[in-house]
Amino acid sequence: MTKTYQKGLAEALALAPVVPVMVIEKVEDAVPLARALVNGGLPVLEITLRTEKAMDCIRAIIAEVEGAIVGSGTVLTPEQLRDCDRLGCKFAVSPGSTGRLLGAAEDYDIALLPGGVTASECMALLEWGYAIQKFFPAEPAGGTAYLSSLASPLPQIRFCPTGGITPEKAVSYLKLSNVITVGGSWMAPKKLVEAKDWAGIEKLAAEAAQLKP
Ligand SMILES: O=C[C@H](O)COP(=O)(O)O
Ligand SMILES: CC(=O)C(=O)O
Repeated sequence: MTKTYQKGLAEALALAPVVPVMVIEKVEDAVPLARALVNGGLPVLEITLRTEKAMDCIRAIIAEVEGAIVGSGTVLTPEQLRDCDRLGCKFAVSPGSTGRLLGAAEDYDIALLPGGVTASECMALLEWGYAIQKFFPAEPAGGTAYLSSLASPLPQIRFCPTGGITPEKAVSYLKLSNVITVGGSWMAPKKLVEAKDWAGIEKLAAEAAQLKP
């Protein structure tokens, strides 16, 4: 069977200007946090695998949060990709890309969003079949000036920049022809999560959902 690369990913990422990138420590926080983000207007969620309980958090959100389009983040290995596919994630994000990860992705249906920064990395990903790529770490790597320069020779690639993006900077990224959406964690700050201030997070999410180029 021929593989369809990044099935449904463009449509999902186009649903909102921002994808919240989350590092969730406690499973009990996963569902209320995700609900606050979805209710605020950010339905596409990236839960990173940087915590011990990340998989449990993803499972709970998929089961309980209506309207959430759940993806995993910080997917570094073929085994993690397999587990996210089995769990029912709609997509999996990697900060970069390796031959092992891309090779493994050939066997799974889950839409992979791999990271590319240099022209060579981005071209290599295109050769593999990935026209939508993560741009990480966006701000330290060169920000909007760098990303807009890639659009001239590589207009067929669309990016989800992530890393150091604020609401103000997000607007500048969204203006670029090669940006489909931006990733960020500012709408779910650690302090508000620790305080279980879901209303506060919903408000920040609602502001983020209104961002326009
Ligand atoms: O490593 C990426 C972060 O999880 C998302 O970036 P940020 O916290 O700079 O918004
Ligand atoms: C940076 C990012 O998006 C990731 O860890 O997957």
